[in-house]
Amino acid sequence: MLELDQLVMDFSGFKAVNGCTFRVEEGSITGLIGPNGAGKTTLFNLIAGALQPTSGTIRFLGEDVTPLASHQLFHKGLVRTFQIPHEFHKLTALENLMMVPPAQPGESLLSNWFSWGRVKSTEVDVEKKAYETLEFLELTHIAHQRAGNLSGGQKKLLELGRTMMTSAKLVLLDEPAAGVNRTLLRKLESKIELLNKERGYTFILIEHDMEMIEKLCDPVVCMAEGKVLIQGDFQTVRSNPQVLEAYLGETTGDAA
Ligand SMILES: Nc1ncnc2c1ncn2[C@@H]1O[C@H](COP(=O)(O)OP(=O)(O)OP(=O)(O)O)[C@@H](O)[C@H]1O
Repeated sequence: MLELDQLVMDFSGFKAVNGCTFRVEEGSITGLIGPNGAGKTTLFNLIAGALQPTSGTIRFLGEDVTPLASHQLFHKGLVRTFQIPHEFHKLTALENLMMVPPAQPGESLLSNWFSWGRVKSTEVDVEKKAYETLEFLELTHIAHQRAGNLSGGQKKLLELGRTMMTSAKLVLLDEPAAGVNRTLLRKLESKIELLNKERGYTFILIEHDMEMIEKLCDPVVCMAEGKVLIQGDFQTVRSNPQVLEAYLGETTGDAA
């Protein structure tokens, strides 16, 4: 589904990503791990079109998408979850979901004027989809609560819900476990798994929580110093001496 070939991101002489090559198979949940500063977020920025690589290519569903920007990739089904924008905190959970769908007829004043009926029916469809999404995430009870008042875990679930409002095929999740309590973490994991198994979403997730990586991800790609150190199943990666060395090079050593 996604092929990265010799990707390099050079920040004024410092290569944060330094020749990354790997493939993501359709239907997989690929875990991206590595010590702090390994280049994971930069690589996500490259895949999502937020940064242009210095060199190398990115192919998505067979197409060279290297020069494309985030919004173009979004329309092709490559979606990155972001924190709920600050200005959306005053909107309810339901409204946050309803704001997502791209290219609604209602977006243009002119098309509004000429096709009022179509706009109305689209709004009804979007609301229905938003309610279904809340139900899937077991968040129906907070539909009318302001997003800013939700817990960390509920916000993460809602962010996942925002991707479900699009025609996402490949979803990039940046540290979904961060700041989420254990109970909601299990729920978040089970929803990611369901979206993958039953709805066919492919995921790449950056995560420092090794329990989540072990539970969800196959394969696991470990990066260090801008390069792919090794990829394979969790046990293979975890027991690789180079991986242990890379993590022990930082203070926490939390790979093991
Ligand atoms: N815009 C930038 N300009 C210069 N250096 C940058 C820039 N963005 C990132 N870097 C550097 O690139 C390296 C990789 O950073 P990146 O955020 O990709 O790592 P990471 O693996 O996501 O780390 P973490 O797990 O701590 O989030 C770091 O040394 C960082 O300081």
